[in-house]
Amino acid sequence: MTVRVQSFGRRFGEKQVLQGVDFSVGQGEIVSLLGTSGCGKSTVLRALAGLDKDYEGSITIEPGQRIGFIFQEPRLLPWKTVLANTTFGLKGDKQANEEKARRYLELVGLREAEKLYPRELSGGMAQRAAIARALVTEPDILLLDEPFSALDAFTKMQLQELLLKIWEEIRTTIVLVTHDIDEALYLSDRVLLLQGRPSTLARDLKIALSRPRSRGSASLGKWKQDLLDLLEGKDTAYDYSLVAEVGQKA
Ligand SMILES: Nc1ncnc2c1ncn2[C@@H]1O[C@H](COP(=O)(O)OP(=O)(O)OP(=O)(O)O)[C@@H](O)[C@H]1O
Repeated sequence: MTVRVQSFGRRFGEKQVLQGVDFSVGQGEIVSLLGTSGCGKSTVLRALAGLDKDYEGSITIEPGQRIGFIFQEPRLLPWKTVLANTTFGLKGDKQANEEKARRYLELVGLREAEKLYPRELSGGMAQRAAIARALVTEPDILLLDEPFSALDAFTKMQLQELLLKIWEEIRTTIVLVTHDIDEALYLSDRVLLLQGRPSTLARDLKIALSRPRSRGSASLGKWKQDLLDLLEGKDTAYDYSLVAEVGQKA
């Protein structure tokens, strides 16, 4: 296991936001943390990134794993070009860094835009640049906090495809925070649903579907209904074995 989270909890003042959360993420897996606003998804991600240490329980990350973080907004430096934003923070030889940055700009479809400044980019392009900036550090684990939620529906789908393309190529481990059920189901190997007050892990759902997936597949629709039922407080005791079987053929 690359990441192991045990008995994880987090309290802010009097408010216990998360409690008793246990999960693991395997090497190269895509795992989504799904839940309604305020359930604590970002809190878990921040702790995984090492940005927050004041949690209960334990987080174990395999030694030597490099972590990359992608936020909801691109957070580019406005006075630097796309290329300079991508190499920003890299140490060592400038030319070698730029060559490396260009490889990742190519991967995210921004090779032609390297001389542009953030104000000259569309929202989707800016987020692509943020993805390149994270990838250039060659992370083993990529943490994404609602990375596509500020984008229009079409751009969002394009970037979801891009994320899968990147994953196919570099097989990095991905933990994605989202409140979008369709996004979680379409992208993930597993969907972890956080729910309750305090939030606990209400589901660890394995999405046994090969890729490329069909966004409209019947299996995804059934899982979506199950997750919606759970979010609405109806536990339907779903027959997962049946869905997995149907899923393989979808
Ligand atoms: N630094 C903080 N101080 C106090 N309360 C906090 C802090 N960080 C988070 N919280 C609270 O913890 C809860 C969970 O926050 P978090 O941002 O993790 O939720 P989320 O599921 O990511 O929500 P969203 O989808 O809206 O981003 C919220 O009630 C929030 O107000």
